Amino acid sequence: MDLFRILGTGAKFNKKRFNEDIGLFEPTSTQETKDPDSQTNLIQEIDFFHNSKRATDEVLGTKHTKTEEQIVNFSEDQIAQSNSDENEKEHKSSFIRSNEIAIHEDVKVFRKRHQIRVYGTDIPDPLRSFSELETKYDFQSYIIRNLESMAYDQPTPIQMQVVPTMLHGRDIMAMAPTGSGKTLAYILPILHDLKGPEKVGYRALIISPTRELEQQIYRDFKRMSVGKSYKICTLTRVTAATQSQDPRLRKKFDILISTPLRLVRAIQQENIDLKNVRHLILDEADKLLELGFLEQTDEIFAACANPKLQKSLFSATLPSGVETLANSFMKDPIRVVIGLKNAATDTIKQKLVYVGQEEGKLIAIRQLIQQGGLKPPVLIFVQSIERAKELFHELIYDGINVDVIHSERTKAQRDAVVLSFRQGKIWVLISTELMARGMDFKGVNLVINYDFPQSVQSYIHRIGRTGRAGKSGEAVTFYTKDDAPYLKIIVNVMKDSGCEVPDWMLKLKNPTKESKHQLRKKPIKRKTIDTRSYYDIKKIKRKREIIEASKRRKARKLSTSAKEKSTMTNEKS
Ligand SMILES: Nc1ncnc2c1ncn2[C@@H]1O[C@H](COP(=O)(O)OP(=O)(O)OP(=O)(O)O)[C@@H](O)[C@H]1O
Repeated sequence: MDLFRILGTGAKFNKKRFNEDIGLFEPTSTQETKDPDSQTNLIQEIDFFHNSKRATDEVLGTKHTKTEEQIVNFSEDQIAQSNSDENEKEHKSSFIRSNEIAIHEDVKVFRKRHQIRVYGTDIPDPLRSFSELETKYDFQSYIIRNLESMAYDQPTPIQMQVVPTMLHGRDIMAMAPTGSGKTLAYILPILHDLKGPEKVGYRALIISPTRELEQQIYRDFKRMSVGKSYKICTLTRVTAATQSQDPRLRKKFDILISTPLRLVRAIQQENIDLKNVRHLILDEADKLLELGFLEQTDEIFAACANPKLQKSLFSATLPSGVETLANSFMKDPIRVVIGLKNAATDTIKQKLVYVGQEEGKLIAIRQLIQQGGLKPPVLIFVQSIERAKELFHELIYDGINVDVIHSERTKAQRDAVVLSFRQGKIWVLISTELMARGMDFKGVNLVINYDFPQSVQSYIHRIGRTGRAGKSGEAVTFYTKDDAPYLKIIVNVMKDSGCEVPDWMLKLKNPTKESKHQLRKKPIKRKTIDTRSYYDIKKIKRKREIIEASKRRKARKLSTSAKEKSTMTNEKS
């Protein structure tokens, strides 16, 4: 599959026209239909899945998501009351009809109560409780035991709709807020479908944009598969060498979790066989379908050659361009949206703090410390590795129990930092975008956007490290004069998730598409994070320059004398 070609097609998508329609559609689609004609037209027009007839039926309630067991529970006695065959037939079908309608209404009410919106054809009914996994889907007892041991009483809304959809073998695009249990939503149907270990090679493949998230997903799979000896691995744990040495070894694994780059390398070196993969999951799908990753994702798709491949996309954010792209390589997908699209979780108290100039940020953090507002664990996001290091050096001198994580640290260091933060040994963790997506740290109280995020998606994912699994949390975003033109991006998210926003902020202008694009490509240039005086910094800089110049002089001298020596030797000979 050539995702670049598809992306090119996506670029022609008439967003201007569609955006307006999508805007109209999104907020009203959870409501019951008032004007069937206009809604039919609208649905046909936006037709994400090119099947407007059936999608329309679904929303209008004229077609039912039926399964056999739903429609047969009428009483035979009631039907037998009819004397003639004709009457009986008529009676039976009208009873089935009314029963179907009642069930369908019930499903609609249930979805509405849990803010589940679905789009597509023949959508399976949602799961109402974990006990249905046993009674309706015949799940093996080890999975039920593991759910109990994790103390998961009820499925979350995304799990309610995704689990049955995947169990029915359907491709899926799932959007649900950060911390709402998307990982378990795909782990459950995969484990059930695989039935048990088999020595035929990988049958499920999960792609994650970062190594840290890959390790976390691995851990979640391990937890849910206790009692079954599945071979689950990440490419870090199973080296490419092990894979290539013995073809029999390749066959022993069932589930693979990997980052794109590592996997593509293994595919290119023919160390890995993905022909048996039945389940392909893109976790943080919008990231994996961005330009930086797209080429690799494309190559992975090409390597998963099983005709029965089921594709599933998960994220808290899926911009419409990405949806269009995804839609072109999925087969009759079902789209599930929980709550508002591209919104933040309502359990997070969001705040914007004006700090004037760059220097104001450190002052604000120190004030927070003094006022006892820095309740650990705290995550602080900055826009670059350089700035992560700088802030770390500042905060460590304040005597804070702080550490830093970014891609320049070694794998061992990164693993150690993540573990220490999980265990509460580190109170404040400074990070680049590396920790922004997917990481599930229990009980993060506060997220600080030290540097303004470069996109709305980045904002939603960063702050989503707090307020997870129904817990409350706080997110503070610092902004300077330079960030002000982009403020409305965040104001919109705050408003949509029910946070208080002052009137003047609501009246701000939205940044243009072009300026948002620029910001996404390149962060705002910022002054070094440093509290030393201008004079001190200049002195240090001068000293550094003198040392560098002296080094250069020495190097020059050495090379000249070496040259002279060699000329002399040549002359002698
Ligand atoms: N049914 C459930 N009941 C209670 N807790 C749950 C349930 N399902 C998942 N969780 C917990 O919710 C937390 C968040 O889950 P998860 O990491 O899957 O969120 P997510 O939706 O993938 O978030 P993100 O978008 O940030 O990746 C985890 O700690 C997980 O253990």
